[in-house]
Amino acid sequence: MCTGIRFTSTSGSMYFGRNLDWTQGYGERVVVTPPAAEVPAAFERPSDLDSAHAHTVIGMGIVAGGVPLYFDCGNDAGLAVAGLNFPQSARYAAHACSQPDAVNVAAYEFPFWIARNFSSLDEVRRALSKTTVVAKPVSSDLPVANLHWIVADATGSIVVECLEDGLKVWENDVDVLTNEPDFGWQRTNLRNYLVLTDAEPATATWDKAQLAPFGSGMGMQGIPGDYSGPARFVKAAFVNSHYPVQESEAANVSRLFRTLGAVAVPMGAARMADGSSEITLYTSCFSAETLTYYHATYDEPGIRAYPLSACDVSGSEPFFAPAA
Ligand SMILES: C[C@H](CCC(=O)NCCS(=O)(=O)O)[C@H]1CC[C@H]2[C@@H]3[C@H](O)C[C@@H]4C[C@H](O)CC[C@]4(C)[C@H]3C[C@H](O)[C@]12C
Repeated sequence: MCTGIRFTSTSGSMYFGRNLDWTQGYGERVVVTPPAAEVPAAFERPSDLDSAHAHTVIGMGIVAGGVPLYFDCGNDAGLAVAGLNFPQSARYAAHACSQPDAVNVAAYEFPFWIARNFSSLDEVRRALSKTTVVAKPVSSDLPVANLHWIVADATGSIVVECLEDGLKVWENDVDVLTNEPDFGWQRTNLRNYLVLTDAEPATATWDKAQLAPFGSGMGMQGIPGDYSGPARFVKAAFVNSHYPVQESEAANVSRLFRTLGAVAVPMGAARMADGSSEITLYTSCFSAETLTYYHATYDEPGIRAYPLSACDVSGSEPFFAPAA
């Protein structure tokens, strides 16, 4: 399980974050990739930006053979992206597309490709119309991960899914992504919950009986509380869309962590077929206002800040960011 969300502050700055729910980590850390970094691409892409125009990228990931493998990341233009498990439905192309204007991207490099090359969601939408996501592994040790992605900026978010009938870009008006099934199903399913309300219900009259509410929060009765993809989608969409818009950086970071906390997975509740427990290994938040990546883990829930402004990005290799 994983959940990603996005929202904006009173001044319109974007905050973007995700829970990474899994049984074990991969040694991930906060990785910064400077614009001049020479990162080997999976395919020749004449349209990739040169270092004079590339963005600085910060996010959670590992580095394999000089390639930053981001689980989620943001860039210095305020664009962010996260990959979430989509194991039953993801269908990447088996081979690169050979048409002259095709842009081939390996699944493992998708978040980095987005964050390095684009400044806005509009640019991403345009580029995706000729993009093929290819099932090419980064190495023999790391198999292809079947994912879908949420991409966001100050104007909104989209979901990118590689389905049986090709690459699909969904406009995401609830700014949430979880796991299976596909985004279209999840968005339609929200209509099952349209009677939910954040208001305290009025006392009901049933013939001679007066039924008073036990207290606030009862308007959410019926919202699913399990940890499946559909349940987390509904809960995260409700909380994200009802949370009052906040002004300060601190209040927006709290909003991000509190909202994702509402769908965080504790140990023992969600076991895999092999008996291992899926837990929320980390929660991250990218602030496009201050270009800071925030991060908290299951065992160390205190939030650490990694401001891009504290990093020397003049180098030519990805590096691990120092905490503030
Ligand atoms: C397991 C992670 C997704 C977590 C998630 O969505 N859980 C939901 C579980 S469930 O469906 O609801 O059961 C994904 C997100 C990003 C993935 C990683 C990134 O894609 C980067 C590389 C890519 C390589 O191909 C594989 C290793 C890897 C390091 C990936 C391992 C793993 O698949 C990650 C960490």
